[in-house]
Amino acid sequence: MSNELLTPAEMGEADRKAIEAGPFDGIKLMRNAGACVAREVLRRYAAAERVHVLCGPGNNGGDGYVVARLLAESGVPVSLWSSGEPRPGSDAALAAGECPLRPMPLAGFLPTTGSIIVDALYGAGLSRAIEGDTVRAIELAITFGLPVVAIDLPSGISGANGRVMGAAFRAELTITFARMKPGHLLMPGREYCGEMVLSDIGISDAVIDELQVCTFRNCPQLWLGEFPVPGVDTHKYRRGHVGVFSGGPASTGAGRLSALAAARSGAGAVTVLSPGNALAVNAMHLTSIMLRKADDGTEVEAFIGDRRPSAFVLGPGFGVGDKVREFALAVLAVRAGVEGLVLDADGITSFREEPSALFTAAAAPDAPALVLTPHDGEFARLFPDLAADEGLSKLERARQAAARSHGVVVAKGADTVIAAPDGRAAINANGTPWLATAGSGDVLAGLIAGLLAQGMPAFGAACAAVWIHAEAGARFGPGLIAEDLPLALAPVLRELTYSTES
Ligand SMILES: NC(=O)C1=CN([C@@H]2O[C@H](COP(=O)(O)OP(=O)(O)OC[C@H]3O[C@@H](n4cnc5c(N)ncnc54)[C@H](O)[C@@H]3O)[C@@H](O)[C@H]2O)[C@@H](O)CC1
Ligand SMILES: Nc1ncnc2c1ncn2[C@@H]1O[C@H](COP(=O)(O)OP(=O)(O)O)[C@@H](O)[C@H]1O
Ligand SMILES: [K+]
Repeated sequence: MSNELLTPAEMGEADRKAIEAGPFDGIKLMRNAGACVAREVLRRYAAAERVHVLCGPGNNGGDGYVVARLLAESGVPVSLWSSGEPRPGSDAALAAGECPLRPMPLAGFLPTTGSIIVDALYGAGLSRAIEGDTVRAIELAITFGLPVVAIDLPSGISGANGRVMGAAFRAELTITFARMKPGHLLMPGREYCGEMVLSDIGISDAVIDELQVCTFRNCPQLWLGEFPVPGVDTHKYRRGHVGVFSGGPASTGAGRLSALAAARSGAGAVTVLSPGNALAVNAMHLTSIMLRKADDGTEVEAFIGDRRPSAFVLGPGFGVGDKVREFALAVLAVRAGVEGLVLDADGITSFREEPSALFTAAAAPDAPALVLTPHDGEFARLFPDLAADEGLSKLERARQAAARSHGVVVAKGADTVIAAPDGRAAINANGTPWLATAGSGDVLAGLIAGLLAQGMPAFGAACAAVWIHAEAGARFGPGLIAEDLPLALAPVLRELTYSTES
């Protein structure tokens, strides 16, 4: 796999292990890294009148000295600026020694229009907020409107959590090595990185495997092996049956959006479970999706006994209150046949006073899998202490929430994080702001339930649904409303299904 995400500490460990294992020692890895960057600069910025290479005191600066040398050897006018001498004997000092250009102090940095900047000040080793000459250089890049190519990370962005430490370059292009870091995908880091290029510098997959990383970039590679594809001899009852709880007569649309998405995902049957007083309005809007009255726990249990549903969605448009808790706990108490419960929106908010009741039910042996899909506001209602802890990244928050709740947590937003109770986590990055429209989360909840109903394990189902939902939204683009999404899922599902056959 190449979709593992390495923290800066893990990346340092990978560098060390790779150097130990050979064939490349530190300076050779650095030359490889610099060569990748120089190649991209030559290919993309052939018209640049001058390249300003800004080098820091660590190995990120070392990469910069390699780039400066290679560009100069290719005949590109290069100006070299340094914020501090490399430590004597370090790989960066060797790289600086091999570079024929003498660096000027960063304090005197003055770019010219028509030039570009290669940012080799700080990468994985950023340890505190940047200040002084680096901040000035960032301001000058903005004033002159110069394209910035960042090596590994834009200086000022934390590789661990994507935060801006003091200030940061806004790169047009960021070239990183071996594996991406969480800070490349978590906001606002992702925005500061611009286009991302992942380069192979000779660190083998075996070295990465040794680290036993459990954080991933969310992409089909992560879950395609579990993706449900119907066999030729299947029938609708084998393709899973999703129950979606509807809200009252004035708020039935959200549940129907979930139901439609569950059906599009390939579930063989979908039933909307409606309060008696909303049956008529639901009936007016449903065709292939079934409808059944469910006003209390007994009716829910009767539905489970009669129709053997394999997954549920509870929350969209449902209203906050006791009934959510009753229904959620009834579903989580089933011991066979129900694969999972997706708790969204009001379903999450209803447990704000007593989250432990939910978490205990989810922890019981053989309980259906719980998938929670909070946006930031809902997350803070269920996990107020984690939300308030500014020391935690979104990744760490979601991971701790999953461990505490015994459920898969889908912490939504531009950088949706999916975390499992066993510690695995994935960060999603193929979304689009066009998804920020009412009802789009209801579609996501239905899609997760549809995949769960077809037997996909909960973490994979949640990751797959988030990616497919984002992909469908991004392809649709401007004009998207939630009603468009269930149908927009179809081409994405089609491509994924065909790709499992090749
Ligand atoms: N041999 C290797 O280990 C390789 C390292 N690589 C490069 O090495 C980088 C990591 O190198 P390092 O661990 O040396 O880290 P960096 O070069 O990112 O930064 C560390 C240096 O910057 C200083 N520093 C950190 N934050 C600062 C701040 N806010 N203000 C002022 N100074 C600050 C530190 O004291 C240290 O001197 C990667 O990002 C990558 O570019 C690549 O060349 C691949 C091979
Ligand atoms: N800026 C964004 N970029 C990508 N995806 C986004 C963005 N804003 C929202 N989304 C996605 O849109 C969906 C919105 O869900 P939610 O907030 O629950 O809305 P609703 O309750 O109206 O359905 C989530 O899947 C979320 O990740
Ligand atoms: K950098």
